[in-house]
Amino acid sequence: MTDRESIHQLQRWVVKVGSALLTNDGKGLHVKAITDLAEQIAFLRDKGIEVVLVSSGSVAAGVTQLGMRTRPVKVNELQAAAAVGQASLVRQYEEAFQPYRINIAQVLLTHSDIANRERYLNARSTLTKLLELDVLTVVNENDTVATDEICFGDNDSLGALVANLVEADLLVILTDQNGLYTADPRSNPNAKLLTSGDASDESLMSLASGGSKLGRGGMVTKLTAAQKASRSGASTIIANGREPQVLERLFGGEVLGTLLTARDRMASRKQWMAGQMKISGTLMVDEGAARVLREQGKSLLPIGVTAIEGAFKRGELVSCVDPAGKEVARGLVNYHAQEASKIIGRPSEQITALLGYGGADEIVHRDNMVVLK
Ligand SMILES: Nc1ncnc2c1ncn2[C@@H]1O[C@H](COP(=O)(O)OP(=O)(O)O)[C@@H](O)[C@H]1O
Ligand SMILES: N[C@@H](CCC(=O)OP(=O)(O)O)C(=O)O
Repeated sequence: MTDRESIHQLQRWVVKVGSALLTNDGKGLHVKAITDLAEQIAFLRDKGIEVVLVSSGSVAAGVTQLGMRTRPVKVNELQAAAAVGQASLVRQYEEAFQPYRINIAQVLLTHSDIANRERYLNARSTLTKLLELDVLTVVNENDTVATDEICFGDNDSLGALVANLVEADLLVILTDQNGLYTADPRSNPNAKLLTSGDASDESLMSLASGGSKLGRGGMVTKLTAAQKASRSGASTIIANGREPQVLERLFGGEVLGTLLTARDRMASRKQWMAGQMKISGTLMVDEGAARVLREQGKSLLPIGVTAIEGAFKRGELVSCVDPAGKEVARGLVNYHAQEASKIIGRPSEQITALLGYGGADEIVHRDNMVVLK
């Protein structure tokens, strides 16, 4: 369960900013909104939080630059506006992050990229590498090739997909409202803000309706995004990006916006792990280890591992296989393959002496492991 006080413990955040926030009422990009966002993201990174930014705004920026009076309706005009606007959007981010010496990267994705296994793995590997390199990635829909999404104006689900891809702990959706209300506050002044809910609660959908003219997903797509994000264990916060220092204050545990909790974070994460396509290596385990994993749900200690295969890195997904060749479990490994080869078959007390530095007692901790039946 995620509560407000434990938000600061969530290590990897995907922050999604919508068009409604990034534009000056349709008159181009809202530069101040972008510089404020940069300052807050720099703050989070200083606190050790890893951030991936999903930013809309290309159409809204392009519409103004091309002198169009309203958001076009024709798909190719929207695409042209997006192509023009994306360049200035990224330029603005580059300028805004420059004072903090934060390198930024642009990644343009479509939903079908993620549906294709090879592209999914490529996208995941690139995004993970960029995180390792301490680069701030700015993701948007690849509007030149995607058509459904641009018509619908829904970057919320892209935010959820990215949260799934990078296995984020938290998805923060910043918009122009304080969060999810009991009804659309634009048309219903008596609507009340909900501060928390369950990400998979279907009944919330009846409160939501479509959005503004510039960004058009509205609350429906935000709630669907929260549901999707919860599948890989990420909770979602929908909050007002115009609220000063909103990200810093959320980090500090302040009750702002609507927190939609992934019901059982651990269970969702494990389910997600079981369905992952990329296994980076194999740990051969002995009978005894296979038994305690299967029957007692214990962590895997190096002493129970007889051999390893693959050049896996720390944090990657490995498969644990019993002497009969049957897969027992999958989990995130605590050691690089080279390190693992030195400690397998040995008691955990010897790890420091064997490696020359200390590390976890477990080679795969049970919290990061799913046992396969
Ligand atoms: N129950 C609700 N609570 C809050 N906002 C709602 C609700 N139902 C619909 N909305 C609308 O959703 C809009 C935000 O969605 P959208 O315009 O797509 O923003 P963004 O561009 O940030 O994704 C709000 O401005 C509001 O009019
Ligand atoms: N990808 C396009 C459209 C996405 C969009 O409008 O999404 P959103 O405002 O987040 O609901 C853009 O950047 O303008």
